[in-house]
Amino acid sequence: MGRSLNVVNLEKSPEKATEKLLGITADEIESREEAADLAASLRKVISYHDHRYYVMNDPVISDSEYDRLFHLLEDVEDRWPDLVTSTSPTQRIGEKVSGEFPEVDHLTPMLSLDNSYDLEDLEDFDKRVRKLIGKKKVNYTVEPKLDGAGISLVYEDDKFVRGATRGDGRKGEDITHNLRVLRSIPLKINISELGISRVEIRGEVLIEKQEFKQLNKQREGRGESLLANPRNAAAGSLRLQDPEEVARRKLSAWIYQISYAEDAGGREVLASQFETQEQVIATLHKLGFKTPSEHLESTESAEQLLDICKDWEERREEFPYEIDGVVIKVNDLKLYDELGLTSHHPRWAIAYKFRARQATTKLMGVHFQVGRTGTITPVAELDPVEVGGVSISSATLHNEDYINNRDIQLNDTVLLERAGDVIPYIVKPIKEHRHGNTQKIRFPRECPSCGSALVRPEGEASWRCVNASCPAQAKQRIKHYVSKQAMDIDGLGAKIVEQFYEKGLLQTIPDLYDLDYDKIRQMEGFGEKSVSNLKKAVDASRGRPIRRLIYALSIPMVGADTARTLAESIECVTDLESSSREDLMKLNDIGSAVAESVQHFFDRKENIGMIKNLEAAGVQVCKSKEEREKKDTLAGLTFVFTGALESYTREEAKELVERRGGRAVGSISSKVDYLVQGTEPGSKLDEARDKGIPVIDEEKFLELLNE
Ligand SMILES: NC(=O)c1ccc[n+]([C@@H]2O[C@H](COP(=O)([O-])OP(=O)(O)OC[C@H]3O[C@@H](n4cnc5c(N)ncnc54)[C@H](O)[C@@H]3O)[C@@H](O)[C@H]2O)c1
Ligand SMILES: [Zn+2]
Repeated sequence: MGRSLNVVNLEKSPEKATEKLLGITADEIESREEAADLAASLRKVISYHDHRYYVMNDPVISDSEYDRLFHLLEDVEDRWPDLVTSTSPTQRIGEKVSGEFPEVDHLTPMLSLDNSYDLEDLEDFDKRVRKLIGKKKVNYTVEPKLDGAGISLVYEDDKFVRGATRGDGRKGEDITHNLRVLRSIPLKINISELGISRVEIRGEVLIEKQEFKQLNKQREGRGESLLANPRNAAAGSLRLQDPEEVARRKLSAWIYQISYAEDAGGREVLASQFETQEQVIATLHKLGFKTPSEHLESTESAEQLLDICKDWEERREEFPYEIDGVVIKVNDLKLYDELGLTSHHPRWAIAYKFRARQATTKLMGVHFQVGRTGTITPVAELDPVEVGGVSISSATLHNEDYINNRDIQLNDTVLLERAGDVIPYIVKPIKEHRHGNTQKIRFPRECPSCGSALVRPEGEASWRCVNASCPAQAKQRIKHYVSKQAMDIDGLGAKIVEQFYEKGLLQTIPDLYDLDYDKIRQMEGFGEKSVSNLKKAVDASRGRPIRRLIYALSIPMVGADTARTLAESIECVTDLESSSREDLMKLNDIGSAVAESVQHFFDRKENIGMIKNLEAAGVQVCKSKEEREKKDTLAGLTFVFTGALESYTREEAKELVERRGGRAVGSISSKVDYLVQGTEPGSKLDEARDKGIPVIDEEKFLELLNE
């Protein structure tokens, strides 16, 4: 391979060694000697990263980079099998028991999964399986790969007696006390009915996305540090020493495997009680566990396997929890023994991993953005890097504490994450990469737009510009007011708002209803058509439901959900002027901070003046008759969406459905009442038609919703 690894001192700088190793491929190796050298280096470096990841909970490379190193070692060991050592990471589980909890032996080894980022490898997997068992066709199940922390549960005589982490695969940590507080883990299951008196069950503890958002919102409100991502938060929470705190973390357990079962006489009965993985999942579901049953599919065709994997990767955001891939398992349990295990993973399963959502890159600079309520947000300027197929050049740094707590500095190499609909953010700096050229980030004390002194209210994480006529804030408020989720004025993008603002056409929100269209007509880029469309869009916004108006007003701490709650409690927006703090706090999910913020907003003359001006311009500030009457319009109905709608993202549409008493699910089953055809019709359309499920378009959906 023409370059020696010896120059890199592994002990001194595992990061440098990592960088170097990441640039190597197995076919560059020319001799056995080189291979031995490379394998030894890889083992050391992988052990180092295992320690950072499993023990310190503080990885310094992204998962896909780790997997590249791991696969390189596998490749080398494949070509030179005599180089394999029993302590090689390919021969064991990298996680170790920490000593903070008592150790317990698993009833059967709890291993990892073979994995690949390459769909073609699935075809090889299928070929391998068929060859090993000498069959033409094999049936496989396809399950979501839940991105949480693995757990093992033991039930004896129907009672939950022990819960453990995976540990090193043989021994785990006894975390029974922490698992007992999870509502999704039944303390009693009726399994003796199946002739089973002792059973070991496997699954994953995670925090669902919605819960995770809520949890961080609460933590932010209490001034606590934010949890970086659901996976780390779940793994960390399981290891807390205080079960009450564990209970507050909103963890849930999802179960996907029975690994061992015996009858009253101590005889192993798993394979005689269950034929297939599908049956296992169905039984677990019936026993009261949360299972991925809603997303379980099965197929014999390798081609279809690939299709499902591709489809799920595209629809990754629809799952209520984070998934980092798809797990493919042989469906017939009788084949498990025949296929067997390596010391690292079973041969009857493989994980297809989705494209990475993390990457490392360089922090080139930081600028400070003024939000619509005056909040100052530091924004990282990055050396552009591709994450999950999108090039990212900026990311949020949240606030000053976020930067200081993580000690993020200019010129740092940083770990970046972009997960679905979340704004890309910096997870942390990789301090091991610092070479004395980094610089502390200086947080401004004056507003970058208007220059007035910033304040940081007690108990808040952010600095604010409190100048009521700060131009940056005014522009942001207008942009928010016209946005889709708010008053939805089409044709007024961020750039145009800026342009109108600079030209003096649009300084405040009520100006929207008094635009000088003659002037606009003469501006570059505007024609008769666009002006008339703009007029129409402005007109249409006058009749929006008041919850959207409340949201559109940019009241600090009032998001779309809170706006809806507020709207439900009043007739006219101006009623909020006289709502007392106590009144407000009686409402769902409204705490003292939000109540105070609402009061503060309605105490200010200029805000009341603005609402009066809007009313005078014909904007509906009181509920219409229809708005008053509509409630659970979708009660009992279940929807599937294919792609986003014109006016809502898929997330928003689902939320709407749930608020109207309906349900939105990710895949088609007999329970589904309507398929809503969005922007990506895809294969679901045919599936729905096959099953006789009505397909409706957006207009019809909105009608049902009674928007
Ligand atoms: N960034 C780093 O430095 C670093 C270091 C070590 C490990 N890692 C990451 O961790 C991975 C290794 O961890 P791992 O051994 O847990 O492997 P893994 O996370 O790739 O997959 C195995 C695990 O998936 C879980 N799982 C989820 N859904 C499942 C389902 N439906 N059926 C069966 N199992 C399911 C199980 O807990 C199983 O043990 C690496 O591939 C890498 O991505 C990263
Ligand atoms: Zn300002």
